[in-house]
Amino acid sequence: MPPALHVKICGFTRIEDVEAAVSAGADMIGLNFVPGSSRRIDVTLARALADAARGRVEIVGVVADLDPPRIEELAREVGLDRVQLHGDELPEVIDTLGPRAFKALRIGSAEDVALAARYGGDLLLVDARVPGQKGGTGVRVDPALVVELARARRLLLAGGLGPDNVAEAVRVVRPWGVDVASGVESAPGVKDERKMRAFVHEARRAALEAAGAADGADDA
Ligand SMILES: O=C(O)c1ccccc1N[C@@H]1O[C@H](COP(=O)(O)O)[C@@H](O)[C@H]1O
Repeated sequence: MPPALHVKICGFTRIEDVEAAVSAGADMIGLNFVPGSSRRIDVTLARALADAARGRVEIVGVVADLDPPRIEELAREVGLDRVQLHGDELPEVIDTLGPRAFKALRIGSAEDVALAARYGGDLLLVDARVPGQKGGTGVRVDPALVVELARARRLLLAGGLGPDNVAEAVRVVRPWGVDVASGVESAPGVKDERKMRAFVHEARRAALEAAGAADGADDA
């Protein structure tokens, strides 16, 4: 049976943090290749981190505005299972790359949500829109904007989540999965094992409770 909720933890720079994320129960780890990000790593380190995680969790490469051939090359070099397009990529890029790619939409308004219909792919990630920044901001998405979208698509909810607020976000939005970068760190790119464990625990607990509540309502 698939897990009640998929958990992605993003922005690793250290092998020990990857090990801790796997043992905390994450389903996906994100490796960041976005210029300017404090979590950006080079291909050599990415390969070492991916090698440590392969077969135990899915390995996601986070990129922004790279050409599809370069994304495919990066995926091969590192051994990525999926790529997260976190820039201003057009819908055609997903079509070119196929089901391993998914778009990260920055959401600040209903107009941003409407763009989702243009993007195919197996998954869709929503993050907060923060002017001048691509992601990893620690800013939350307004749940009311994405509740409907979570009914229609496999939605990976990101943006400002952490151990203290992920349960409420899961209860309200009921996403396919949740994603966190800054909310489980002690410093940019340095993960905190206790925060990762608490995040996974709180997220899954809320998803199980929400599923139980929905079953109860069906039985009534
Ligand atoms: O984490 C980053 O530094 C980053 C930089 C550029 C694009 C995406 C980035 N990370 C993604 O941002 C979201 C939310 O992060 P946070 O939890 O609010 O810190 C998440 O999807 C990361 O994959």
